[in-house]
Amino acid sequence: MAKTFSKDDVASHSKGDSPWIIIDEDVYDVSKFQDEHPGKASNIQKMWLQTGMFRGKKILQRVAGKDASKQFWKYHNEGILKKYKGQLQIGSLNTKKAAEPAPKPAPAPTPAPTPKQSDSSNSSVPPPAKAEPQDPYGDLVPFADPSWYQGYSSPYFNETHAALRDEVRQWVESEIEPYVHEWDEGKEVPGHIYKQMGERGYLAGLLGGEFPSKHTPYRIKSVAPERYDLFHEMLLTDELSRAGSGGLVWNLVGGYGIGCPPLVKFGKKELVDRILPGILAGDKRICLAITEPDGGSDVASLGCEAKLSEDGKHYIVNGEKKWITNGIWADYFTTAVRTGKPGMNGLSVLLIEREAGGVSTRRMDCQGVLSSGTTYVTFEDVKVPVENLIGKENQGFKVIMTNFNHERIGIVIQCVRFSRVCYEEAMKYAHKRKTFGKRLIDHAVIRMKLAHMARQIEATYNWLENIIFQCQCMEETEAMLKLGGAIAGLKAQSTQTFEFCAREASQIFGGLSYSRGGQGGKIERLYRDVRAYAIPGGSEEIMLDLSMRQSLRVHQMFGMKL
Ligand code: HEM
Repeated sequence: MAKTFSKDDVASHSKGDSPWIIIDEDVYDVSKFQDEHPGKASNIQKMWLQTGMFRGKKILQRVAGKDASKQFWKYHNEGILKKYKGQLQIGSLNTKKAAEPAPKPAPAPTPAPTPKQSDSSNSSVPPPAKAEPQDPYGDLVPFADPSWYQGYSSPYFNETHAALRDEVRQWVESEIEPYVHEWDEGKEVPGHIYKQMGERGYLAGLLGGEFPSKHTPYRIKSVAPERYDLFHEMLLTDELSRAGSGGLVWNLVGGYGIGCPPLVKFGKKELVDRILPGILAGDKRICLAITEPDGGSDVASLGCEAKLSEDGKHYIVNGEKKWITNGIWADYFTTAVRTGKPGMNGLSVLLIEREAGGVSTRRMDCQGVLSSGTTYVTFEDVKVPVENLIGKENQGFKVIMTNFNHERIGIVIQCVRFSRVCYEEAMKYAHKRKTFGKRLIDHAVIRMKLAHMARQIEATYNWLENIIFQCQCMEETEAMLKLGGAIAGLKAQSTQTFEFCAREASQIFGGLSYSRGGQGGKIERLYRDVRAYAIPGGSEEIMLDLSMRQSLRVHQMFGMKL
């Protein structure tokens, strides 16, 4: 049983080497911690410490023996307690009420429609008005989570989605979020986190189709493979993004989420059987290598060359790739190469294995997504077996294009959640920070900012849900054609929403979001990540133009009347 203390017990630790403090009726022994307070200080904090204006130890000693909840919440957010609780909490006050019992399990809801990808009839879909709501979940700050988290009905989500949401959230809140700042600064995420992505079945669940049970023994705890759908996949990325770091998400799913699907969909069986199990287990890493130093969104102009050897057994690859996510850690590179004439009909996709030799990688210094390992890759006379051709020779453009919808939807999911993180952090801060005698939330100008954030978040998210539902109801090629325009438009919508929310949250946080780490740390980091979403995967300009061109082309086939 956890230890309990009276207020007098705590008061007897008001001085000297063993200060105790109370935060929210829990008792913390900060004796050992006081010398290192404020924890691992950021560079700015270190400078501050050197000036002597911030005395972390003295601050703690001033509140030793007392209830310091008010002061604590003024300067920290929840992440700090999550990180240090295990290490510093020694018990609770004897007056603290026992925690509320865990909410009862959700009543069996009406199963949400989960049409198979091949089933385009969806005649069994019940009208949305009849869908049962799930039990409310999370902090219930309006618009800080999707509405189905907050007691509203949805036709898309059932109890398996609710269970997965909780499974991922608990993992992220306990093992990821408290450390994300350190990882971002260190430009790396510890290998055991990626390994857990494999063991928890999350890598397998992020392929954009059926759960690949055949190639992995790992299963997602809260949802059986046969019930797994695209909304589960969406949830995985969404909940990972709550950590508020593009670098983290790209480290864990950036290279894999775009590099692996072409292998699975278009790779030869022997190749897939040989390498997919290691990738899904989190032992081997794969990335997508398309962009080149002078060729981004203009895929048809790529120049990295692959020449067939005289005996016809290998391609010899020479060329360079730039801004390749996860490249420095990758064992496999799903690479766009030129095997034929100029233009889109001379492109192929090869699976290049690092151990073939001739592959060198160097980390690039970028503005944001710091822990994602953005890389410059050079291929020099790399010998690639012809068996590693993904799709058909000179038909790589189709492989690349098929991949784009999945990639862009992933970007959208992240942008919407990052926007929510900006909004949620700003909303919480606005309730505690006072200026001119009022809390920020009591100023109309601040409410206006939050309202503009919320309306854009909800509009974007609801479009996203609809697109995911459409993807579930269509074959992949049909989706590529019919939804390509809408997905391009949605990508631009989501990155602009993200940019807007990062900016407005930063205005609300003021100086705290200008320095790294601390209370405004998530906003500062996300602000730096914005361009990593607005530019790759198709820049906003290209996306908006494509949304019109593609949609018009498709609707012409539908018989559009102008
Ligand atoms: C369990 C107790 C505490 C822990 C684990 C803790 C931890 C930390 C950490 C890690 C930081 C670095 C900044 C950040 O990442 O947010 C920090 C900053 C700070 N802490 Fe604490 N702290 C505790 C209690 C307190 C208390 C009781 C006070 C005030 C009476 C206080 C005042 C501050 C101040 C003023 C800063 C600098 C805030 C800033 O950079 O804007 N801390 N603390």
